[in-house]
Amino acid sequence: MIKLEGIGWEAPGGFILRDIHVEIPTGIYAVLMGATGCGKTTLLEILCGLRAPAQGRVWLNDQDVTALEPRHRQIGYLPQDLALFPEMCVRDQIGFAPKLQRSLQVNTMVNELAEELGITHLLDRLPEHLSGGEKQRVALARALAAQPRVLLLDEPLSALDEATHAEAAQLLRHLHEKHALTVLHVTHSSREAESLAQMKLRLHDGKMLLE
Ligand SMILES: Nc1ncnc2c1ncn2[C@@H]1O[C@H](COP(=O)(O)OP(=O)(O)OP(=O)(O)O)[C@@H](O)[C@H]1O
Repeated sequence: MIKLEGIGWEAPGGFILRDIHVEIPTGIYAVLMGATGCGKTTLLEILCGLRAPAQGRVWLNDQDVTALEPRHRQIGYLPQDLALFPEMCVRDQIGFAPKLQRSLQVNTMVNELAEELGITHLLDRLPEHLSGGEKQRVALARALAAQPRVLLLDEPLSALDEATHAEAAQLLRHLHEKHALTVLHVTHSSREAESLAQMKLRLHDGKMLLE
């Protein structure tokens, strides 16, 4: 479950989010839409703890995580730019979180996720020369390796051509089910929302609306 309770936030330039309330039940794939600059990324960053709200509480699976550091929130986050580590091969990117968590099965986990996402052949490559779709799969595998309960996706399919887009949407559906994730996916595409959303949300004028 993802719950935002009375979230407020103000940017130095005057942009304001006021009294945002939303609850996404456990296991639901929610899609968030809204005009450019309306605060979608800001909300994702508040959820994962990269920004602190000025007011309100953040709840994940019945736990108030407002004061918890990002690494303790069990959230997988795919930022718009994917934020892959430039100097690290794909194998180490995926193994990064399991190593931090001192998992005894880092190699098994990396190999299983790489197979699931179809990137086994990329494990020894650096991210620099990967295609957009390949980078996206690596970032997804890295996020899933932390065994998150919640997955936050910021325009994850926007750089893909039509055929790859359909395939990647299918992969997201599969991962959502297989890993029993609660997902919040930001997009500008209403077609994408139609094909993936079990719950549709819209941020408009600093308010969250259920569609
Ligand atoms: N650190 C900051 N300082 C000043 N303004 C900021 C800061 N961070 C975000 N903003 C402003 O807050 C507003 C919301 O930004 P945000 O990135 O959340 O929008 P968005 O809905 O994700 O946009 P897009 O769809 O274009 O990705 C924007 O007007 C942005 O310029």
